[in-house]
Amino acid sequence: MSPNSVFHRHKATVFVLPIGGGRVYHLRSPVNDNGAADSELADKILEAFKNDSDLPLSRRTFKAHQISKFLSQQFSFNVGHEYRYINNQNESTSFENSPIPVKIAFEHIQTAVPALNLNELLVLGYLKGQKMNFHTDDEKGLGASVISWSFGSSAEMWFRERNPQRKNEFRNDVCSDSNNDFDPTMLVKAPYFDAFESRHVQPITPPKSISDENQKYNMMETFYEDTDTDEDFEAALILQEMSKYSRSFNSDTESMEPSFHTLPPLSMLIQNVNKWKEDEEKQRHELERISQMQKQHFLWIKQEQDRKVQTNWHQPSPSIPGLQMIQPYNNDPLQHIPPENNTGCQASRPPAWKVESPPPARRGNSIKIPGPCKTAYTVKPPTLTEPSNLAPPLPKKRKRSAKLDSETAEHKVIKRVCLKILLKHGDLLIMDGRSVQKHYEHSIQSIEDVRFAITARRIGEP
Ligand SMILES: O=C(O)CCC(=O)C(=O)O
Repeated sequence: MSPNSVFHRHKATVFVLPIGGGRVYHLRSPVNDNGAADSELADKILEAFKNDSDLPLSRRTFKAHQISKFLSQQFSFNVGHEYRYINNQNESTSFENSPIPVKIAFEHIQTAVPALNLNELLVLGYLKGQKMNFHTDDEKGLGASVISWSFGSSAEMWFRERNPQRKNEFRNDVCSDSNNDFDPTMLVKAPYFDAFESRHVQPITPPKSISDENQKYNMMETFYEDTDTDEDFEAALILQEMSKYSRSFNSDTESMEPSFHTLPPLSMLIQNVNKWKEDEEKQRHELERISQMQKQHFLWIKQEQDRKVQTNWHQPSPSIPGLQMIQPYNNDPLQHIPPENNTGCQASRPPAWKVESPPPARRGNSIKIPGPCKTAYTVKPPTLTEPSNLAPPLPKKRKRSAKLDSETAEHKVIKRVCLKILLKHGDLLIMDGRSVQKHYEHSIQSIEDVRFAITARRIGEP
């Protein structure tokens, strides 16, 4: 790295990850004598990002969510080689046509690590609190190193093991981690670094004294914000709903307009932040209201489920308004079952119900109730007290797998959480080694205000 590089005065910490030996380099932006960031170029790029209204930063649909059109929280656009993360949009700007701040940033990253032959940039924008969930950059043909340069708000970056169930499988798999073209050890040991630290990452473990279940769970929540628990799934659904209700800013009429797939580019949001916040606030209230209604609805299903299991089908007495029996069991439907097949479970078999007015057309409007004889029957809920044409239905909740339930919170925490890094304006992060992607996944969240990042990769043959 040339001493003229903007990174040459950065302090560096290298984290050696326990599995696979991959490394994460954190090159911190220099600070001046007053402790303030001394990052002239990063400041300029940040300003340019904030003010450039032509930046095509917008929320994209994930490849994996083509049907639901689930939008990513963060804003992005791609430059150079296509990248799977957003290549379903068939969008990638050429380097020649990329916005000036992006060109400048790329030039500097290239100069710092020319051997990497980077050919792809993902430019990202995050509003306060927005995050990229746990994922790996496991693009086919991805080079050994991924670089990310941060601008604006600080962000927390987390690394955790990819799959605890397959941990042992990976243990003996010592993958070749070295990138022949790039020796990051040289990079961080280079004399222009003010300081160099190296750490072997230890998994974060909860204190041994935790006995209280709730405390354990709180802890798990903190570490596992993105796991597939029901709560997280619900949060994801709410976000999905929000995407549907979000509006985009129409620059011709200067007003926010409802939109489903597109959201305003980040630059417009920044410039019209008050209007947007007001609008989001209204949407949030609306969503809360919808969510309350849906909770009532689920509660009803649950109550009905409990009631059915307890009710003797011989004396059905619908206590829920709106329900009536459609098949009164004047005759015991099981009476013709040969005695050897009649296990005696019929006493708890419920009758079928129907709703006075048809339920709204929504997914999940019926529920299978397992009876004591492992028979499942369908119970329909009543119509919602308020017609919910405002919100599309929530899909059925995903079930927590039995496997996960059987693990203790402690077990999970110890196994999966590994490393947390605070990235500040001007910092550079390098994930070096394919094993970083193979064994770990990472997540990032902007914690203060608007944050931009430029991530750079080599995709395809060098
Ligand atoms: O925002 C960042 O700094 C990192 C983004 C990231 O994780 C990625 O592009 O894979």
